[in-house]
Amino acid sequence: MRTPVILLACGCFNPTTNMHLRMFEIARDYLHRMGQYEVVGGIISPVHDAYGKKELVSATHRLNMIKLSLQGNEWVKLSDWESRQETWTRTRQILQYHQNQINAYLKSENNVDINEDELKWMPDNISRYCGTNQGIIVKLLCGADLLESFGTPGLWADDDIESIVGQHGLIVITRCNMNPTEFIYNSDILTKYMANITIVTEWIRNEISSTKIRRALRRSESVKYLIPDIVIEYIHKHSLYGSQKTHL
Ligand SMILES: Nc1ncnc2c1ncn2[C@@H]1O[C@H](COP(=O)(O)OP(=O)(O)OP(=O)(O)O)[C@@H](O)[C@H]1O
Ligand SMILES: NC(=O)c1ccc[n+]([C@@H]2O[C@H](COP(=O)(O)O)[C@@H](O)[C@H]2O)c1
Ligand SMILES: [Zn+2]
Repeated sequence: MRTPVILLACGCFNPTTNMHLRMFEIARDYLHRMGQYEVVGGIISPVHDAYGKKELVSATHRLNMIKLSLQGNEWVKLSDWESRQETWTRTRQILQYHQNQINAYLKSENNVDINEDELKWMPDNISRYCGTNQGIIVKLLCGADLLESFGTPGLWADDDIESIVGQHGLIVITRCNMNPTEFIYNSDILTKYMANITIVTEWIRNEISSTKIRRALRRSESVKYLIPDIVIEYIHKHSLYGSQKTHL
C-alpha cells in the first residue's frame, strides 16, 4: 500500500518561475516511479511580507502571480494561510497547520466544505481518503539550497529541523553546485532521519531563480520561456521589479 502524501513548498515566489512549477512535476514523477508514495496534491505557501527579504514585493502581488501560474494546473494549489498571519511563521508551524487541517478533514466524515476560502488549498480528490483509516502526510518540497540553509547558524531551531524531518519528511530537488547527500552526511539530525529525506536529481538542469528573473526585468531583458507569459503580463501591468515593458 502506497503512503498518500501532499507536497508543500514554501518560499518567497518573488516571482514564480517555471522551475517552481517544475519542482512539483519532477517530485511527483520520481515518487510514483519509486512506488512508496502516492502524491495526492501539492501546495504553494508564499512567505509573509514580514519575512522582509530584499526586493520582496507584497504578498498580494505574489499570491496573484501564483494564482495566475497555477491556471490550468489540476493538482497544485495556493495556500494563503501563511501570508494572512500577523507576522512571519516558522516552516514547522506551516507544515503543522496544513497537516492538522488535513487530519481534521479526514476525520470529519466528509461534511466539511473544502471550497471554503480557508480550505481552498486542499486537493480536490481528498474526500477519497475519508473513512479509509489512511492518513495523508504533508511533506516539505524544496530545492537543495533550502536544505543547505539548515546549516546557517541561528536560522533554524534544531527542534524545528527535527520536527520537520522526523514528522513530515523532505523531498529535495537537486540544484547546481550543491551536494545534498554530503550535506546530510555532515548533519547528525539529518542522518538520523535520512529515511525521511528523498533526494530527487533533476537531470534537465537549469538555474532559473527568482533573483535572476528580477535582475533581467530590472535590465529590461526578456524573461519569456522562464516564467509564465501571464505572470510577465502581470509584472508589466503593475510595474514590479523595476520592469519596463519592452517585451511581450
Ligand atoms: N532552479 C531550481 N532548482 C531547484 N529548486 C528550486 C529552483 N528554483 C527554486 N527552487 C526551490 O523553490 C523553493 C522556493 O524558492 P524561492 O522562492 O526562494 O525561489 P528562488 O528561485 O530560489 O528565489 P530567490 O532567487 O529569490 O532565492 C525553494 O525550495 C527553492 O529551493
Ligand atoms: N526557522 C524557519 O522556519 C525558517 C528559517 C528560514 C527560512 N524559512 C523559510 O524558508 C523559505 C526560504 O525562502 P528563501 O530561500 O526565499 O529565503 C521561506 O518560506 C522561509 O519562511 C524558515
Ligand atoms: Zn531561493
